[in-house]
Amino acid sequence: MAVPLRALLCPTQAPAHLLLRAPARLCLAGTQFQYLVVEKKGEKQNVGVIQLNHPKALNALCDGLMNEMNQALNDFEDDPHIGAIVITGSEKAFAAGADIKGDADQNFPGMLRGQFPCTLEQSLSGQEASHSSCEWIFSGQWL
Ligand SMILES: C[C@@H](CO)C(=O)SCCNC(=O)CCNC(=O)[C@H](O)C(C)(C)COP(=O)(O)OP(=O)(O)OC[C@H]1O[C@@H](n2cnc3c(N)ncnc32)[C@H](O)[C@@H]1OP(=O)(O)O
Repeated sequence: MAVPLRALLCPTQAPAHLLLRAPARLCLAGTQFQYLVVEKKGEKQNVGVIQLNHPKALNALCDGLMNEMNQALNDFEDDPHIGAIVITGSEKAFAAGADIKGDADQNFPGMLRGQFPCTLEQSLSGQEASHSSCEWIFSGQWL
């Protein structure tokens, strides 16, 4: 099922659980993230779990988080052992949407017009037509 990422980023359109497909590549180990907790889980360590970790702002999608998300997704996609990627939030929130405090070069109307800073979207858009071997699972609830 191909779902535009913009739909995932819009609280009014995004369902709680969505699947996207992406091709597999190689995983870089030992990356430290400020806004994410990234782990491999499962009996076969073949599930990549990305937990949003920006608690002070209810996991708002600031530039730093989005850049790290892009990196983590690319790392998992590059890992031939990863068969699924789960993106999840925290107990209180999946994400409070765009960072309306932190993104100095963004404003709310601009975001709504589709200018959301999204390297992740660029990453996904080139992959929708690719052969897929990896499931993307978004888990959580928008506020
Ligand atoms: C790109 C487009 C797609 O369509 C968008 O994403 S638009 C959506 C943008 N998001 C929002 O407008 C949500 C704004 N946040 C809220 O309305 C509320 O915070 C809430 C989600 C309803 C939760 O309310 P609650 O009372 O439970 O929590 P607080 O309001 O006290 O928030 C705690 C803490 O987080 C900061 N924060 C919340 N949301 C954001 C955000 N989107 N960006 C940056 N920071 C956010 C909030 O300011 C508080 O921080 P503090 O003042 O304590 O330093």
